[in-house]
Amino acid sequence: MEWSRFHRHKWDQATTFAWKNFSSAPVRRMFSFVTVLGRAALPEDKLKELTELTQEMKSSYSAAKICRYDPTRRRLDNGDYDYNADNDLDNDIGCIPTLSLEPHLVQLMATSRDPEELRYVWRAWRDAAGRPLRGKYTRFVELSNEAARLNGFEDAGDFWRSDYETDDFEDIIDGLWAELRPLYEQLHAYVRRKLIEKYGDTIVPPRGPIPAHLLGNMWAQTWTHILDLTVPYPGRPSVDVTNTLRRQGYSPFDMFRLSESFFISLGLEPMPSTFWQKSLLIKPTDRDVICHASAWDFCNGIDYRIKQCTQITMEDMITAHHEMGHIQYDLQYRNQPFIFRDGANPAFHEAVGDVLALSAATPSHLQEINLLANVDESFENDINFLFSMALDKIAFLPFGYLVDKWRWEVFSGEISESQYNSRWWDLRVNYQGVSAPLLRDEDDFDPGAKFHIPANVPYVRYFVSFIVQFQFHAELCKAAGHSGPLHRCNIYRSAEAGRLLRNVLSLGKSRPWPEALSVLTSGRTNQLEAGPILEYFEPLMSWLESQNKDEFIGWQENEAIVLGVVSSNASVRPFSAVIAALKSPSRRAS
Ligand SMILES: C[C@H](N[C@H](C(=O)O)[C@@H]1CCCN1C(=O)[C@@H](N)CC(=O)O)C(=O)N1CCC[C@H]1C(=O)O
Ligand SMILES: [Zn+2]
Repeated sequence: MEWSRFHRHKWDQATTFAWKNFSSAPVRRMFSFVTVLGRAALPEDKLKELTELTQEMKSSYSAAKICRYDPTRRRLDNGDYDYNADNDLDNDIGCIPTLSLEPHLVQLMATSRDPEELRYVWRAWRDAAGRPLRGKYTRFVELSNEAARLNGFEDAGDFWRSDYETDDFEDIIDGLWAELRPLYEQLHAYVRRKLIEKYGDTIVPPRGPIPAHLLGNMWAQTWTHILDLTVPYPGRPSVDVTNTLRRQGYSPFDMFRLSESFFISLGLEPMPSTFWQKSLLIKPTDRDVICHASAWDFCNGIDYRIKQCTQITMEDMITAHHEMGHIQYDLQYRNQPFIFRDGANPAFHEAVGDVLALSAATPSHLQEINLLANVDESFENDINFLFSMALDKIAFLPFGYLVDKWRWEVFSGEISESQYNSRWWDLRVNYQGVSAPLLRDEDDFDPGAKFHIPANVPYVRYFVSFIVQFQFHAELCKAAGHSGPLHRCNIYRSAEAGRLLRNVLSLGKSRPWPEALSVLTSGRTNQLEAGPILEYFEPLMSWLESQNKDEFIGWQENEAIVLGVVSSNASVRPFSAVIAALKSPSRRAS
């Protein structure tokens, strides 16, 4: 008997979703994951195109290099750097792009205090890394959305958010950001004041967004490298132990051993021997590699590796902890069924290493491992330490939030190709209070100058991690028997903290993450909460509010100071800040 389409459809329905009626919850959970094929759901030719596009974007980003800053180069009549001189690179002798992001541009953005040089590096990197991706990104979005829809999702953003297994995820993170924004604004106002003292108010607007190139980082995502310009009580032992690491002759290998020793002190797993044999911890000189630090699980219970072009800096020591946290999580759930060998949600995976670093970075721990001398727990030292932690953990929050806010809007079609760059800067000004130091237009593609966009790695996981890691820290500190302020807690050598952490991490993705949170908090909560991070920074918040009492808190978009040459073909969006700047007397003739 020829089955009617109707009967065939009903059979397909019944068999395709039969697993939804299985009695075993874990088996139902397994099927719910294994039936999501991801981009493999695409037809062969489109899957090939998408894979090639991703590879092209990652290689382009990782090979991008720029020329050295040349202060003697032709200047404009008002003395400003003539960016258009870059355009005749080919016949501009001596300009061979030799500087790569790691380590050169990371170092320059962290250490240069010349606004001109910073602005040159900031722009040249975006010309080299972001612009070339613009044309590929739209096709990439189309194919990503097609794959998502074949898996039953609205678009790629909907697919990514499904990792959090809740349908009000955007409301949850909006709520968390609303709770944390006041602290961010206090930090922003204080840092802006300090940058005005350093660079003057013709470069840094007292009531406007902070120009992005002055914050010590290529994306202004963390501000730890301008601690020297902003530290509340100067002249005290610096919690940035970079110089001590170098003086004591630390190698990259030593830094990873130091991180491993912290995990072992909690009773967690040492790195397998293959890790030390097969990881790449130093930038090779014979070939281009993707230097952006990463951790890899080769899914055989033996082979786990980190790739990091490690520099001897405190930042890279913290990153080493971050990457090793991924490996530790991989090791903790390696006995789970394959489909459950993942983080309870992506933010948990990002939080593991950072939780240990919260203890490892404390002055008392740094003193215990001889990286810091004569630490006294005075009020001023406390504030200096909390301030340096805020330059990392609080400064990061709006950036961690806006990268996927932009991407979700691109995937959903709210942002069309003609708005890629202006919407990016709208979000950067509105959420981060950071502005482009010079004119941007729709030939630029500034989001593409951040690794995770060409690498197609979701980003909101870091925003959530920076919050949930303080929930972890608070609970592990309780387990370790810590008393006193949360920011002074160090769980080093606590078997109790290690046991609790192991109980959470060994679950992998076998249970919904609220259940993992419930294990962590002994049933006190199963939700993401801003309480612990606000508790940790409470002493700093009060101090900042007293310091900022005469300060303008927040920023007005039209106060932005944007230098720029309105290039002939620029389809510059009527960015009110830009118009204000173009009218301002200091602007030079284009
Ligand atoms: C330096 C860190 N590199 C990522 C990470 O470790 O998360 C790398 C690249 C993208 C994914 N990834 C992995 O290693 C994954 N394979 C890990 C896993 O999923 O197991 C990174 O990008 N960070 C850290 C703080 C904020 C952010 C940034 O630097 O902007
Ligand atoms: Zn990570």
